[in-house]
Amino acid sequence: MSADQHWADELRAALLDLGVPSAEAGQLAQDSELEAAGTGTPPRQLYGPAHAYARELAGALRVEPPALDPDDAGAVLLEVDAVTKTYRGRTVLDGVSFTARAGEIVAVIGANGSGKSTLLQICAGLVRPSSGSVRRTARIGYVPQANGLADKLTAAEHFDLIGAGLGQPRRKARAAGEHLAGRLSWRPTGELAEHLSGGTRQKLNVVLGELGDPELMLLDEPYQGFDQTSYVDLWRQVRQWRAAGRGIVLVTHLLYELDAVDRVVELGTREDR
Ligand SMILES: Nc1ncnc2c1ncn2[C@@H]1O[C@H](COP(=O)(O)OP(=O)(O)OP(=O)(O)O)[C@@H](O)[C@H]1O
Repeated sequence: MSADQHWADELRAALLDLGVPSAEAGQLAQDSELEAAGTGTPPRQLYGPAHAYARELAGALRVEPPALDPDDAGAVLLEVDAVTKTYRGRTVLDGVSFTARAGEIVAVIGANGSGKSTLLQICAGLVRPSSGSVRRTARIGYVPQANGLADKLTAAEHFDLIGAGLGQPRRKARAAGEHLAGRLSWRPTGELAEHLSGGTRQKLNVVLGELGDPELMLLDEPYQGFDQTSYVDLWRQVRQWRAAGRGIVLVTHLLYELDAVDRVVELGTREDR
């Protein structure tokens, strides 16, 4: 196989990883190879590494999903009703109610210490509310703000572990994990989690949250440590989840993101209250 053909194959594979449909990926790879041949310049020299060029193409191709029709509300995946949480006599959450439906992004905002993480843990069933109730779909993916990883395991071993918990064969869990990582422009290597950068650890957390094909994603400030490109990738991913009918509840500090969400839950309490 010639070097140019090899580059075109790499481009096609990278486009597939990024979620470009097969026929389109094949056509793009072929067109790029022909275009480069037309200029007499090897494609690697003309376009750069196939993986990087694939990201550029995929970004340019991406069609925004249509806005949600308010009359076409999806099924309720999460119903939080009058939830309170008290720690040692101190009220952290005071009667929080909201719903998250299929095809909807809900942002949870509030000052530091207002109880955003606590609320998300309650939504995930990890913390019990002091009063009130939570009803949720069984298929959830929870992405914690930090930690949640085993430092001495590689990304692939995390896929095995979470996959085993979901009843997935090892090969399937690894393939799914690698595919989902590719959507965040990350190619897992054999490094231990403790040696990954903060942003890459967060990507691993997001991938693990998505591994069981959840109906509802709960994300606690999922982009901490992300660079600009990773941040854009994640939001693209969130919009795709919504377009695919998933519900998303996302804790955020970044108010300019609120234009991109369907519902906002603002928590009022402050650390100094
Ligand atoms: N397990 C716990 N025991 C006692 N207090 C707790 C516990 N978990 C959280 N808190 C307290 O509850 C309050 C809310 O914490 P939480 O982490 O939910 O806030 P947050 O809005 O997510 O904060 P940040 O924006 O800083 O991430 C804080 O004052 C915190 O100290």
